[in-house]
Amino acid sequence: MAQDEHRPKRRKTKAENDTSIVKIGNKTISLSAYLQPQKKPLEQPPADQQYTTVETQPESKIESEPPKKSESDTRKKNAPKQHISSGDPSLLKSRKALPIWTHQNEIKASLRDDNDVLLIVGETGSGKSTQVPQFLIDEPWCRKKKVRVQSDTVNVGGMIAITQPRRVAATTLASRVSREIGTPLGTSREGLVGYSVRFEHNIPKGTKIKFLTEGMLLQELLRDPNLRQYSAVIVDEIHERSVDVDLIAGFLKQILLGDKAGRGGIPLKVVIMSATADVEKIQGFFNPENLTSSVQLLRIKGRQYPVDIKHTTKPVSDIQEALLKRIFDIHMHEPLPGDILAFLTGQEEIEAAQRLIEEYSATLASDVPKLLVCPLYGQLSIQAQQDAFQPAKKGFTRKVVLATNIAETSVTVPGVRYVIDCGKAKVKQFRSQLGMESLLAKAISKSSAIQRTGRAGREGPGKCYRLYTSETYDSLRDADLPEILRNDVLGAVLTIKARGINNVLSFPLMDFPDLESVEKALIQLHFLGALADDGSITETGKKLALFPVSAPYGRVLLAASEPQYDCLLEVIDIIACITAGENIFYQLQSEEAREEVEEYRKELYRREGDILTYLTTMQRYAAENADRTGWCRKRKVNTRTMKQALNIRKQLRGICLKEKMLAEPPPPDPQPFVPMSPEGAAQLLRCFLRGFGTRCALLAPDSSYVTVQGKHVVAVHPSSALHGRKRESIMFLEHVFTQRSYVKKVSAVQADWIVEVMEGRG
Ligand SMILES: Nc1ncnc2c1ncn2[C@@H]1O[C@H](COP(=O)(O)OP(=O)(O)OP(=O)(O)O)[C@@H](O)[C@H]1O
Repeated sequence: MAQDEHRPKRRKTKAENDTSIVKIGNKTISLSAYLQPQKKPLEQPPADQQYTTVETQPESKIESEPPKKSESDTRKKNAPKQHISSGDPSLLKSRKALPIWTHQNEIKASLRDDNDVLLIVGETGSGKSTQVPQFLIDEPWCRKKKVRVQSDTVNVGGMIAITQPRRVAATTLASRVSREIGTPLGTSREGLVGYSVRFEHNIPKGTKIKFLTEGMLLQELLRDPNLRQYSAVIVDEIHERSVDVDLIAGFLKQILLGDKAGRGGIPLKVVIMSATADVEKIQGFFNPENLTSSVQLLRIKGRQYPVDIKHTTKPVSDIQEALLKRIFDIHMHEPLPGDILAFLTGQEEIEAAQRLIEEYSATLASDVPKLLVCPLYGQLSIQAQQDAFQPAKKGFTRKVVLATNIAETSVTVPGVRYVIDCGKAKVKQFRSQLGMESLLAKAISKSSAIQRTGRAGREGPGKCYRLYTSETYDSLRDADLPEILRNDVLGAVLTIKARGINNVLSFPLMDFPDLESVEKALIQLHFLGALADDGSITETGKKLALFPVSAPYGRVLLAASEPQYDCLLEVIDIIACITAGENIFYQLQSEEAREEVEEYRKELYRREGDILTYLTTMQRYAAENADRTGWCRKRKVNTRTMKQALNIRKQLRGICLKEKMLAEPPPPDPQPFVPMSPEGAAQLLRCFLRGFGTRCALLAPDSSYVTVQGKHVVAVHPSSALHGRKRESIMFLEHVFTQRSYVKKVSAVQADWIVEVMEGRG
């Protein structure tokens, strides 16, 4: 009984539902307005007194420079010819309704002749990401051509690359556009549309439009500095200003201003797109003489469907409570279909909200639709992320997607009519003096708020509930600080150096990071052996830049293939587990659950810490022949992460074979599990020090850990196998500041190993 009071498990009767105060977890919420059983629960709601409507449908009209025309003129003149015969007819109708549709001739004209750069600023949902590549693929300049480059005959062009800040956007857009164009992905080996994201590529034969993450295009740029396979590169969502997109802009500028000899004289067309771009900055950047007229600008107004934006009238003190109220208010009053997309700050907040929503929705009356909660954050595996994009399998169900800002730009979550924006996001900030990242929730920018709003109104009229006042919105800064000014620039400096640019300061960047961060990156790269004493890139550095993992992990892979360490397969297993997405171990909420699972997990834990624990888990998992899912369930190991880890393992093994770091293909699974000896474990940890020697801490007399570099006090994160244990010295793979300065993925090492590696004797 006592348990029932706090944690309602059974479905309540209608009479019980009459209560206006409910307890969800430790929250007490009044739902009096909508908890009464309703005769027609899904009728239109009464006007909500707490919110004010500030925006309705923006009309569809064009503002282009030059020259400006009236909407009707433009529509008539630009009305496209029926040239897409192969596209899916059922989707053609909705494509034609997009505001960008009537501008396709104008977009094409902007890139003909000597015009190579076009900037498109169009509202969210106007059709930029899905339509622009389709408009351009039939252009004469987009054909593949055979040309002479020095004494060789090479192919140049034929494809369009379109970059996305996040893999979820790249994969979902590729899937959508492939259906629109009539060659759906996954149905044939041939097709016009493909995608490439880290550790996952789907490029059918004949691909002409390739969606790819910014990181993937950078990798391609290192292999082919002239981007010969492309006729055009479309840089989408430039306003996000990730480090990678800033680098891409720099490389594209070099190609545009170069002599094109590497492309046999054929120009590369560049299209920059966003709903909220800093137009002057981009025009100024791509135009060396600051003659802004040479970068064509096209503004597209209007989105397909209207979105009502509603702010709270008073500041909200408890975001979680306000979020739950809003979700259940929508659920009880708004008709189906109409899914909800809520933006929260991070994984923890999403998991907490999911628990509360599921707990409470289980108590709803049977005539109220079911609620299906789908989390969506970066650490989830690709497969788990895709679930949020699938319609609910059962009927009479409303989907609630709880997302971080990974769903903020470019994506369309089918079915969503309502967006709830908490107004905050966790922002990564690198403190170069401390060599540490912080991840704290901060107020978003206006640009982010506009993007979040844009996720509604994509398939029908929508509503966006902002859990903050309009005054708060007015006080938000216009855009976020570019990532290059607040993040670790190690990868960026390595990429620039690997591209053969020795003087990093001469590389064209829209914003230049502070010199201290660059210096720190140079020192770190020197420690990794990526830079010689004179600062030039080494062979090791070139290899590190091409690995699909960060430079320290790449360095560990290279070291592991040296005879001195000889542990490459083990290192691949560990890196695969770490980069697969979510933590392989589920965090257990109750003491009871912990006790039950610890019994099974005992065989996985190693006293040396997390690295060896990852290895044991991967090896035991791969050795399991009968029922891997059941094996994971018992140990509360995340099956999806393990599956993804196996996929990454396969790819890393392939790369190492290609690079001749592995002499022969490893034996197939399942192999019998053989625990690593303590001597083998010591060698493995010393190998990791080659990448992470600068991330170590010593046990101080007062039992705290103090970092070797910088002398900062750090605590071992509760998720680590070494939490609460004392070791002489530790190596950590991550250092984050959340509530306090935490180190994660921790292993016990010996102090003299650290000295060895720092002195270059390791
Ligand atoms: N995966 C999808 N499923 C269903 N509809 C989609 C999908 N992707 C796009 N659409 C439809 O195409 C429209 C245009 O989307 P598109 O991504 O091209 O717009 P956009 O201008 O690039 O928007 P944003 O700036 O928000 O990325 C959407 O509003 C939606 O109606």
